[in-house]
Amino acid sequence: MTSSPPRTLPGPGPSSSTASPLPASSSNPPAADLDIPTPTSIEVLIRVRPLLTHESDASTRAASSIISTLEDNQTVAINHPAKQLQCKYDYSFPPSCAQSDIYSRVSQCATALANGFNATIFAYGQTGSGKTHTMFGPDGYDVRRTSYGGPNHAVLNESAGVIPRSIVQIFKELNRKDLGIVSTTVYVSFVQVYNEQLYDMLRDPRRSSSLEIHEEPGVGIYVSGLSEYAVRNAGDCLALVKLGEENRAIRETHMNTASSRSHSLFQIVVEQTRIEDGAEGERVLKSKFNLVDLAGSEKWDTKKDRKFETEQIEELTNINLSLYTLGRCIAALSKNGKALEKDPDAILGHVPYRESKLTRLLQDSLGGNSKTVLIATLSPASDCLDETISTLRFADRAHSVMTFVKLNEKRPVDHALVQRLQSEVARLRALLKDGGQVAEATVTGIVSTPINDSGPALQAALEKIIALQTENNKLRKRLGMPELPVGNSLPGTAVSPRLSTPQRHAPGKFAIVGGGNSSAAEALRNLGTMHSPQSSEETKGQLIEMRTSHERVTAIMTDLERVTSRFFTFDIEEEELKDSVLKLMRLFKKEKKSYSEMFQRIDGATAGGGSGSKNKRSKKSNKLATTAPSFESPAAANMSGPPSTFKKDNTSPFGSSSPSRTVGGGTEEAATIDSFTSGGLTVASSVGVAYRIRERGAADKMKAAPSTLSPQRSAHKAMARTGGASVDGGSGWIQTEEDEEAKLRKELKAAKARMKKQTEMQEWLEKKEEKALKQMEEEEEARKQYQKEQKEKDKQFRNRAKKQKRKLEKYYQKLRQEMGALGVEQGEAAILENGMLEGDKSLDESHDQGYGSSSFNDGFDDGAGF
Ligand SMILES: Nc1ncnc2c1ncn2[C@@H]1O[C@H](COP(=O)(O)OP(=O)(O)OP(=O)(O)O)[C@@H](O)[C@H]1O
Repeated sequence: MTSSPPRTLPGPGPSSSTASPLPASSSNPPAADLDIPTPTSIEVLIRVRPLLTHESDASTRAASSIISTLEDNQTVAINHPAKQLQCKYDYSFPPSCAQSDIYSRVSQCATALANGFNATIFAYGQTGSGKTHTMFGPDGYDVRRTSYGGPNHAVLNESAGVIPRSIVQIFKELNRKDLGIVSTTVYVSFVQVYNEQLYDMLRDPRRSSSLEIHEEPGVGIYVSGLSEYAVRNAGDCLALVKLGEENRAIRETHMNTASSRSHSLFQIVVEQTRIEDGAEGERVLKSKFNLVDLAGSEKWDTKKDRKFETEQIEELTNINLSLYTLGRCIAALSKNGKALEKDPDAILGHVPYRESKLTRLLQDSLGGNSKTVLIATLSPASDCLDETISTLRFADRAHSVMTFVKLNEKRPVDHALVQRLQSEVARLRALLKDGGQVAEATVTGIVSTPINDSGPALQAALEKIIALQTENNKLRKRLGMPELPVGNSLPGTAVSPRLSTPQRHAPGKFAIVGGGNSSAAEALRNLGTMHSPQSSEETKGQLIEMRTSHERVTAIMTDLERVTSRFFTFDIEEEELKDSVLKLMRLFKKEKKSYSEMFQRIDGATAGGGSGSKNKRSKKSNKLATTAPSFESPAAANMSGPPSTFKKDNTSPFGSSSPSRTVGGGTEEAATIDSFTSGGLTVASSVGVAYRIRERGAADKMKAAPSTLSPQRSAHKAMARTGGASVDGGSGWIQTEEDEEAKLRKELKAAKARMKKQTEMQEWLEKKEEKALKQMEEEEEARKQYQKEQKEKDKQFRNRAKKQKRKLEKYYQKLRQEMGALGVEQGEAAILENGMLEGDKSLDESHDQGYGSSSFNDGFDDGAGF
């Protein structure tokens, strides 16, 4: 009998090894086809850690090891009296594997980051199963000791986990000379989700001020108020990892002496400019790498764990709830992935990202633009069976989740162009605001327009010109130079302070106030030099047209702002936001087109009369003017803002002077990025690295404004609120005993309500888990029943076959006797008999294979019970 191959858990997506769009580590990504997102499934790796002493210790848990990995390096086998199971993943690592083995399977992410792709690695598993060990290193390991001999010639510490190894590799990649990197900036941030609140791990060790998650078009998900450190080398980066680790919420639990009570996200953002051989112009790449160490799932046995502190219960509930939401998101995404596989136009189901901070934070990594790897960690202990199965199920689902990876290439920011555009927009706004009057005031001296309509401003300007000409003549006379005609200097016209007929003059004879090279000014100059006798009417018409168009654009912008803020206040869902934005962008495009046509018309109107050089200039200007405005958020603009000076605080843990080198180009000594740009606030941190604060757009700043009231104003406000009672030290708060008591009562009430909610939540989760376990047991029962039936059938079949065989043997014997009687040779009879029996045997074997003997194979059905 042959055993059938191990069965993969249901629904694996296409193998990521074949679908991966990521470049090979040694070459640049091809520029073509990278704009198109490539669907790829989350890569799933399983790591089984060794059985720990306290697990096997007879006086404590007396657990035995029930998990092994098979030789194919993919299959994980559970061998427990109550459960026998085999499941297959992208890779499975046995307890004996080294940290370097794990890293070799995920190192492609660091390469991808350096090449402009987003990547995510996250560790998921039961508490104490080895997530932190895998991501950072073993207990007590100091990540700063990751590499010896300088980052370029690094000898890696064998204990180093995925994060420190990635850091060293990223800086190595960014120092490669063949990539054409001319400048690089690397930012890192470290955030933790503790009790459904986000905290900065690098600046807020006491978790005193929670942060908010936001999403902006073109930027994606970000945490506002989070500090982002501009690191120069791997050393800086590792020092920050160490600092963050020290600030993480940790507690001793019965499963782990140093259990992480928060989910942590270490993010590395790389912004780089490349000039590649043979390529035209610069390429600006901006990519991010999320390294996530989740808090571990843990069961709360209400009967046994009575001694839990309130704080601990709150932690546990929040961890379990967020992991539960993560599971739901993965399930929904997995379902969507399967639907997409069947039909690329399938309508996708809702993914509840917004139901927890964790899933919202990981939204990009789970279903967006990111190459994502999941490392599921397992304890081999027999008493962790349920959690192990639950982790395997999660991992299985994750494998069918599709992400869409694409190169994050941005057009380089041309600061000169941006400035020109900005001044042009400002000018245009001013012109549109004042309409026709501004045109008249602005285009002073253009005497070709009918003066009847031009108003007092033009009249005054002409008077001034004549006065100046007279003054000029006086001076010429004194210098003995011939005088110039005053007033009638223009052909065929006697210019008087009161012109009453349209005149034609050479363009450019009079200055445009506030000139410059903006297209608006150009357009207005053109308006002023039109030849038609009706030009004034046309000018007015065009100005009105411009103003209306401007108003329409403003309205579109306002609507965009409104719809975005509604989304952020949870008034509308993502779908509605997308629809509205698309609609508004369509309107904007239309407006932009009519704007551009308008400019062309103005340009065309002057084409016959203006000088050649002037027309050329106009065209160029118009091109600038019709460039669509960038909708980059203020935060994004901040990211790519003009260079600011970096101040280094010399209190680096690595001594006062870090070796310096410009990445991608400079000297050989060490991988240090010493030229970086930071658009935001630049402050020296405790580890000697500068940081900026991620900020939201202007709307948020406005919201924050009241809190920046001066103490006097706050006090004044408080006085007003209390009808003139005394105010504590000008801080704006009145300290009375009643207030204090009321406050405490309120807090107590809130705490009670929270506690009640958590207990309910916990009970609900437990019930859910019980249900899932029951369902699993039923499935298992059904599977056993099925196997029993199959065995029974098998037995019956064999009995029938045996009977048949016996009958046949009798028949052959009889046949042989008859043949002997007929004189047929013995040999021929044997051949005939063997042939017939051979056919019989193969029938037997095919039957054996059909009912396979592996008792694990049908361990899971379609996983619907989870
Ligand atoms: N592969 C491994 N080899 C040896 N020891 C390991 C391994 N993985 C984990 N351990 C040990 O197991 C214990 C728990 O590991 P770790 O703290 O990484 O678990 P965790 O999954 O992060 O737990 P929690 O979710 O509670 O934070 C630690 O003492 C760690 O050193």
